[in-house]
Amino acid sequence: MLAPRTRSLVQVGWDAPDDPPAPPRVHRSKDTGTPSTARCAEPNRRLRSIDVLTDRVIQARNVRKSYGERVVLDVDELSVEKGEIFALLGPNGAGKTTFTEILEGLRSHDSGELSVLGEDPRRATAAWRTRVGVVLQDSQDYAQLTVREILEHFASLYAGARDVAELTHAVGLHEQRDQLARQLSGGQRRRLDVALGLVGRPEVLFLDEPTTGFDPEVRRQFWELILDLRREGTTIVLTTHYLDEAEHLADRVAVISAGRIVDVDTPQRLGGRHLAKAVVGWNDEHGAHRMETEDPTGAVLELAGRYGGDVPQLTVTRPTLEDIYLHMIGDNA
Ligand SMILES: Nc1ncnc2c1ncn2[C@@H]1O[C@H](COP(=O)(O)OP(=O)(O)OP(=O)(O)O)[C@@H](O)[C@H]1O
Repeated sequence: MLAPRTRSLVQVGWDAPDDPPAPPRVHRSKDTGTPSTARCAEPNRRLRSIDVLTDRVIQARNVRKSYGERVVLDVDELSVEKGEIFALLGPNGAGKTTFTEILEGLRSHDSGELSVLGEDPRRATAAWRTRVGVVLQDSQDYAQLTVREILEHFASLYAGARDVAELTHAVGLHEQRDQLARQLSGGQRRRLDVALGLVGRPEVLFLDEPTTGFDPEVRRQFWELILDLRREGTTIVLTTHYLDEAEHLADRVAVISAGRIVDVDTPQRLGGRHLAKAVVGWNDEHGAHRMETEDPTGAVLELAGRYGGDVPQLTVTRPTLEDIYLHMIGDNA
């Protein structure tokens, strides 16, 4: 089996932790005295002091990070509520990874106030780490182990870990459970990464571009899994370059550009999207027509009257999240 301090631990959150998570308690059946596979969730529960104090899972104020003279992150104010799916969008080099790795305790900020599950990630304890799940951008190398062996190993490090069979079903890897990890396809390895992020039943889960390499069907399946996790109360911070993913999953979206948060809102309201005019388009013998309007219904009724019924090749569109996003990041795109 894997040694508990391998590089792979980064996958579930931590690079060479001082104290790996406590091993699970083994219950003995009253009837037979044999160990049962049920895991005790209670030790994790005991650690949740912040839950009773606040529903804010993440709070950041004036969080700054510089490399040399260059400020790469400068977040004035940001909070994420318990059970929220919060998406971070931004162009390459905007500071998304820097920010999420600060939240995960993998990098430290230079100044400002930051609390994740009630603790400053710079001073994260082993107990805090068991409450946080991390899926990094790059897949890890799992050597000569099968999917099930890897998951069982990491499950054994957590009190209250998820059942491995349930997990392989949930991420669509059940058929591959006895396959060596190195024989998985790119998309399947990514699903294994996600399973490893979930195995410890984290209260907050960080997903960095989780669906890269997924085919459309698996992506949809993965979205359902994420929505199920939210229903269970898991808080999810999702970094993605897929605007449709953010639109489908996120309760709120933050756009980050050149290290600063440009806007935070629901996907429907981001950047004043809900106030943007609709575009009514149609084609007739004179060519293509386009009309911007705040009242598309009225415009369509008026056109229907003008054409005496069907408006030829009628379309009504509003700006997509992508339109708004590209407009917001402007020259930083
Ligand atoms: N260790 C480092 N030393 C110096 N500069 C760094 C370091 N890590 C990140 N940066 C710089 O900080 C800025 C933000 O990088 P970051 O990786 O957070 O961006 P990102 O939004 O995650 O980009 P991508 O979408 O490409 O993953 C970039 O300009 C990058 O060059």
